Amino acid sequence: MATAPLIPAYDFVVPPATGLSLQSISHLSWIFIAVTPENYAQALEFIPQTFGLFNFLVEASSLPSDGAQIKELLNAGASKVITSLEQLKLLRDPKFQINEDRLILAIARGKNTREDFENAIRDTSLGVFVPDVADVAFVHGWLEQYGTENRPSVFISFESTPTIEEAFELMKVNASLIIDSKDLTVDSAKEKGFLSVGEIYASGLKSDRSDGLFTTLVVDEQGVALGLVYSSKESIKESLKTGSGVYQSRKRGLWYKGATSGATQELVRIDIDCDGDCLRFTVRQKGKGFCHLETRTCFGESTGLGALQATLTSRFASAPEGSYTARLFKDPALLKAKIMEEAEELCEAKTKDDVAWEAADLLYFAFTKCVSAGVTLADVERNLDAKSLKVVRRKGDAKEKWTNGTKAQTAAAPIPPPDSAQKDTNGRIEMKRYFASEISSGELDGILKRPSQKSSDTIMGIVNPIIKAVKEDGDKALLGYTQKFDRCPDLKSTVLRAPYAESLMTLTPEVKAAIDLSYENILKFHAAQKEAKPLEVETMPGVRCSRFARPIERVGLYIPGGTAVLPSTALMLGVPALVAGCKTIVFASPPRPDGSITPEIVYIAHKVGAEAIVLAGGAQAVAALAYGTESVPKVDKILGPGNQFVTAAKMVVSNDTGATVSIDMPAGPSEVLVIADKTANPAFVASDLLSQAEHGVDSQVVLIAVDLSADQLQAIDDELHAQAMALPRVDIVRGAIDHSVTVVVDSVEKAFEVSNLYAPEHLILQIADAKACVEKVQNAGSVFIGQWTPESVGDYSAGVNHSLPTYGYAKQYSGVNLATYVKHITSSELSAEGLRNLGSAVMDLAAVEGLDAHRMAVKIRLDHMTKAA
Ligand SMILES: NC(=O)c1ccc[n+]([C@@H]2O[C@H](COP(=O)([O-])OP(=O)(O)OC[C@H]3O[C@@H](n4cnc5c(N)ncnc54)[C@H](O)[C@@H]3O)[C@@H](O)[C@H]2O)c1
Ligand SMILES: N[C@H](CO)Cc1c[nH]c[nH+]1
Ligand SMILES: [Zn+2]
Repeated sequence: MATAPLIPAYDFVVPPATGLSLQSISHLSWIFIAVTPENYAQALEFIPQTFGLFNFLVEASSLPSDGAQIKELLNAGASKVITSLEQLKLLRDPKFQINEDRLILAIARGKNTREDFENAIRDTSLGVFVPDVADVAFVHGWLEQYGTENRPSVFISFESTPTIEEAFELMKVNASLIIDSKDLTVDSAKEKGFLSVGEIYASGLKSDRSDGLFTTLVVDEQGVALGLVYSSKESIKESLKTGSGVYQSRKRGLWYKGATSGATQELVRIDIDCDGDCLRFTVRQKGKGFCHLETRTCFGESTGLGALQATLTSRFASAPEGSYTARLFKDPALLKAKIMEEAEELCEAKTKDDVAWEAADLLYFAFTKCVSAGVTLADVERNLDAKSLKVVRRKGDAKEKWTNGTKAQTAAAPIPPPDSAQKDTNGRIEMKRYFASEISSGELDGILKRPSQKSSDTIMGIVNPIIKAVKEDGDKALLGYTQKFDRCPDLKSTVLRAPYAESLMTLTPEVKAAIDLSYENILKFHAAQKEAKPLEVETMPGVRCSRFARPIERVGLYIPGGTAVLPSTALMLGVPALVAGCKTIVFASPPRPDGSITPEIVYIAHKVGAEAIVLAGGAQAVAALAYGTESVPKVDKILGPGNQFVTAAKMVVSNDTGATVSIDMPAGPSEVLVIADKTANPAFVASDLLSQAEHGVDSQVVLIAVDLSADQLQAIDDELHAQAMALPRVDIVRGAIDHSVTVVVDSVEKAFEVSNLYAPEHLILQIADAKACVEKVQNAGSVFIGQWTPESVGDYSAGVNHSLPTYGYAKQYSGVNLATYVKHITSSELSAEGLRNLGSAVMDLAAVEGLDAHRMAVKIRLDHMTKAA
């Protein structure tokens, strides 16, 4: 796989505010990411999420040397991984089955000798990575022995921005230059401190033509040649800048393809050939086609699978009523039957002609399915590419139902649980399915495990220094972290104080009305939780005990704002604080990149009387609320959900006696468990599952299917996929569904047993007589009863609170409610008679404990009474 002359280094944890966008980087084919033990988990999410956009060059030399994490990175889709010499030695063990050309050796001069490196590289396809430009000469010297033909590929990383001249000089060693994406623009080479991508890219190419142009092959996403053109430094720059096909006409200069004909091209990526003298532009061709003769390619109309996809896509948009294809699109059962039928016929075909015939039929129906699900040929190919990068292959055995000699099962027959190692990843969004009757309770525990979180060591390693810095440096540290993590470099202030300007809470009438209505319902439900009067009990004559509530005076309410801004959480936390009578209410929420806070949150802060909004998120916001800063008021209790950093920080500060602050509960990634029986509407079930899956890739959803047939299970799966594909957050949903499961059980009793074991944050009952079944609920944050109660009503407007315990903590925690904002104080009041009745018991127990002052406090009074009598 040829690499590019220029590879942008990209910070996937805190994307840089300046320089190349992710989209522009994708045009260059390659991206460099540095993975460390701290960001490893995020890298494992980032790579699959953006797979297909890039080839990943992953620097992993600081990961543990046992090789396990490097293998996971390769499995996730990393094209090449940079390792230390120690890691490399281990990874060469055949048990890892890793191709040498996917590994690159990091040169660390001073740590290993030149002989070590030479021995490691000798006669292999290993590349070398030079992390320090100062070492280029050293490496160049010993690489010379390989001659130019067999020399390993060299990757040079720049700590600081090189000048264009320096970069050109290094190109002479034919290296790929790795340059921080924030130092690159597609625009001007003159801009101070910034380098132009086109300049550098083109200087890494050689032209074999006398006019200095580069021969350029233009292809579609399937690699079908559309035509041949020429590129220059200038046209490459323009193409990257505009994200479209721009070439160099030998007669007319710069040629913006389609500028006059309308047949424009969206640039997908630019690749370079093996010896660096020819380019390949992959584009999405618009309009009639590439050729001036109005055909799709300069070699005529395209054929094969690309043409089939084009035809099916246009039929899907407007198939003639009554046509066979239209019927197929409308009737999933017919399409499924045809796919099964053609697969069987292909298996039975004997002659070459028959095999070709049946395979073509199967592909036709398979693509009909793809097109109806919005899946393109490029998606399928991307999937194949991802699978080809896996180091660990599937065992390859077929499922039992296909190996016992029987024909395809009928729809009504039970479906065996899919083996997770064989899960279908062909673009379909589908939960894994298990049958409770076929697994042990130990296996069930494993299946219902929440997606793994980052190890607490990793999180604490990030969170503790943040807390310490905010505790010690106050606003300065708070501001610094917000600028860094929330990408608002120009933020000047840490707090927004009441009264809030009208201009900061301008809302549409609809949104304002929705907030007002939800506010009223939440207020009503939480006000009803108020204790009417103190509890008073006379435990024995003359001994009166009472308990009364007082609001916690100062509360800090955290409103998440990472993957989605959640004004509804501001309502859920703010309204009960108001009802409870907390004197000081402080909101905290990550600001938007321009430093502002979502107007809905400001409006809610105004409605509940919050005196300030801290413009910060994550551990730094929690620390500021716990200890206070020059501008942030210290609070007595911190409430609110958040990601792992927020939750960990809440735990840390609540354990610090120096902070004297308490917290509500561990409320992490949203989750839902739906119990559905034959009466449930598959579309409703799927919609409820998706409503929580869209929160984040770390969310999990569980379906407990009570005695559903294969058809009913299929109907839910089909709905889930179809509804998911139409969601804007489909990528997040895909991540969440990847670790979500259906468990099929025989009875409602078993369903509740599983649900109580899981202790879900939200429990939805879509079963006959749902209300009567509520008594079976032992562990859950909040229950949603019957088919007309989607979970989202609780998230926003019904009146119940949505800040709830996750991760199984519903076994011991309640969700936020009025009691979360109050503390109870008890009092005792004894009459003389009361003390006479109680005194001897107190004195006897004090004597047992050897605490004489306790005993005397009673005795002195009783003696006094005796004397006075
Ligand atoms: N259980 C509930 O009741 C409930 C209710 C609402 C939301 N939620 C959950 O709350 C969570 C909200 O998470 P979110 O991430 O969207 O928002 P968030 O506000 O909790 O986190 C964003 C903050 O995380 C910090 N951060 C991000 N990456 C970091 C890094 N690498 N190092 C240090 N700090 C970093 C930043 O400071 C950023 O401001 C979701 O999981 C959602 O499901 C739960
Ligand atoms: N379902 C989340 C609680 O787990 C809360 C929420 C806010 N907005 C939408 N949903
Ligand atoms: Zn929600």
